Amino acid sequence: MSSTASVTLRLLDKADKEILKLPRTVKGALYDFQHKFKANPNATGLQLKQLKGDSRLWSARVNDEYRALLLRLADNDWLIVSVKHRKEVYENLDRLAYGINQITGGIEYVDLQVVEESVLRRSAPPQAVPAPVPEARPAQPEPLFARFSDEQLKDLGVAEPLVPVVRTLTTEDQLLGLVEYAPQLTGEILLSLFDGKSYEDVLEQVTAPVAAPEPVDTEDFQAAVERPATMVTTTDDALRDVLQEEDFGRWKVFLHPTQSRLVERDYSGPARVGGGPGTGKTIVALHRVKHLVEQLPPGHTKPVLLTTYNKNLAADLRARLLDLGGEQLLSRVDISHVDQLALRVVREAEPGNAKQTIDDNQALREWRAMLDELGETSWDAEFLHDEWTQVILGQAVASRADYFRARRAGRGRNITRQERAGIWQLAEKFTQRLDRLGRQTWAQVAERAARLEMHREQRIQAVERQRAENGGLDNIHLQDGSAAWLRYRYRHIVVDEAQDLRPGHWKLLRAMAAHDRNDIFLVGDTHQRIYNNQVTLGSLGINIRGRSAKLTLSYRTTRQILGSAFGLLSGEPFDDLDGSQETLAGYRSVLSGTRPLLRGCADWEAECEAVAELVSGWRDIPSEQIAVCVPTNAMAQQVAVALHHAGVRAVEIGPEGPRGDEGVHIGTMFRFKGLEYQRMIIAGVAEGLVPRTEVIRLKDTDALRHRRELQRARSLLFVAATRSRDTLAILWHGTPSRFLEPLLTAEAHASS
Ligand SMILES: Nc1ncnc2c1ncn2[C@@H]1O[C@H](COP(=O)(O)OP(=O)(O)OP(=O)(O)O)[C@@H](O)[C@H]1O
Repeated sequence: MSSTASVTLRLLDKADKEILKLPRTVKGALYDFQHKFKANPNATGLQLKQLKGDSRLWSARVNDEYRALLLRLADNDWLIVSVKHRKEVYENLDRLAYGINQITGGIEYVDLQVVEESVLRRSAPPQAVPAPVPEARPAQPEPLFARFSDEQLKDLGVAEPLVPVVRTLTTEDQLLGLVEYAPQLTGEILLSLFDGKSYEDVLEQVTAPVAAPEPVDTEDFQAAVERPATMVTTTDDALRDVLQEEDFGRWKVFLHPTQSRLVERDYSGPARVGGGPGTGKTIVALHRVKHLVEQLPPGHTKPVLLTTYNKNLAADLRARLLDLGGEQLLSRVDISHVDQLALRVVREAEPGNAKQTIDDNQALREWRAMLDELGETSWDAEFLHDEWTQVILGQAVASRADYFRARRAGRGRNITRQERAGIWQLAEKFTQRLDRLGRQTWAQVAERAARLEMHREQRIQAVERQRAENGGLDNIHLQDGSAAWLRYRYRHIVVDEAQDLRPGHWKLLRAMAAHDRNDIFLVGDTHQRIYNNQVTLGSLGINIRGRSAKLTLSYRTTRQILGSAFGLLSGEPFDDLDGSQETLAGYRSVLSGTRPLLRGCADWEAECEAVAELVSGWRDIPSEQIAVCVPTNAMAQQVAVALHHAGVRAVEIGPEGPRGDEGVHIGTMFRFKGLEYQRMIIAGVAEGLVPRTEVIRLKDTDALRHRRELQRARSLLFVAATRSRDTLAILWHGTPSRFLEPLLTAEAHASS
């Protein structure tokens, strides 16, 4: 082994957890160790030696007390699998099991002794057993996985050395003990089986997405380390992060095999990643941006666009991308929320446009004022605003005649030709009114920007055609000289929270990048759609057919919270952004906690007191890790007062994020999109509030709109319920929301 050849040193997933628990001085020593090791593994101070009887496992000295255990993958390629006290390294070597998983082809390592101790720690202490009655056999608890054969477990991908331990498990606690130290996939499989999934479902939903596409050679460690199924740090920087930062952000370093496949894939066109809340869609979007930037030729431009629904989310993306790749990565990426992007395009084309842009609530107020002035009562403001935004603006309907022909799919009640004429007239009046007031809506901006950008694209394409006809030469006579300098604005576009973008946004984005490989990558979850922007991407020129995938493992919420959130959706159908259906099949978590608390109160005042009491009992965590979510702004203020009386600091979340640094976050459900808390209370989950009375009333007047608005209210509650990491409490007064019915039934069932 030459000391000058470059040495690769990596860290295996889960070894980081062990390292985080080490005393600070040992972590420091490990940091020095990795430098020395990479400079020369054979330096005498490192005492590198092969463990007896084993060809690949080696130990090296970190400091007087601690040793690193390393797998030698190739001559100069080493993988840290564990860091242990020296006394624990050399005895009973059979317990150190490593190998290549025969299903995924990923490298796995387990210390069987650590796993067994963790399982035993969670066993109930022995009970004082009465003297056995002769002949009667003591009742043996049924092993948890008795209904599955060893072969089945291995076929699913359970790490082979762990199968005998799996056989001994009889309680959920023991299972959780094993999951803590088992390889990731083993934990996912066992918990899915334990939660009641069939062998076939686990095979399809958990195993198949991470199975190696080719036959696995279980001796070829170099091939194995390159597979996504081997979760390792890949760069020196990542290893340094793990060693230096207390809370190093595993998301930056250890991607799930399903995540890394999506990040690195070469797509022949637009691609979409779906998946339930907390499955790491945003994380995948961020890593995808980094991956795309790494493939770019050197330069100083920003050919990658990262965009999302609103300003807060865009600010959050910027902070996380900086964390992931530093200023160098940021310097190649334009991060902008999609409305800002649209406004930029409009302002660029119309520098004199000084209109004030208003949101949907302001627009609704304007509609109401206009209808009042006109004494018009045939239509309500919400209906007209939706019709104008979605049908007239959404389909770029330019004339009354076009509107007579326009498709109104998904818009609810049928309207006659005469009614269309009336609506058209009102829409025209409304547009003129906004013009007069010097205002425009965001939907108008998006449509205008889309049209401008599509026009720009046509000019670019015309130049490209001419260039092609001219044999690729540039010195051509162009009809429009300025167009020769036009380029597509971006080479790659990455979109987060895709479910909430409007048709105008999609047309705008489509026109901003050439139809090419890896042009558009979007992530989103239609179960979390909280604005009324349903689209079919194919009809907007974004063809994702055959390039659509799904993430299913939640990294955020516990199995218990996830189960309740599932209950809230109660089998309702959701779309996949492209005219077909999307399900949450396979959505799961390996985190465990307590069951969500469901509590009815006598009235709103009692509910506020209950909120204050719960929050007061949570002084063990920083208050910013706690949130209270309610249906209306007025309720948010009342909760703030109740918390204040209880001596708890609180801040309300406004459109720009939390107003202030310290305190429990309080806000309406809309504000919680994309956020994450340790503990969360959702209060006011009662009929009439969730869903609102106005929505319930629509049942008799407009059945389709009623259904759509119900879906939206349900999604809003679903988003709120899935923001919490460990603890969730749902409160109400009066009649509990209809959406809680499945949860209340399950609870009654569990306690009977
Ligand atoms: N591979 C990973 N390793 C560790 N943590 C991860 C990983 N992937 C995601 N996470 C964490 O899981 C949480 C949820 O991730 P993220 O916000 O990307 O999910 P999401 O699918 O976009 O959620 P939502 O749809 O609810 O907005 C974050 O705290 C993130 O850091």
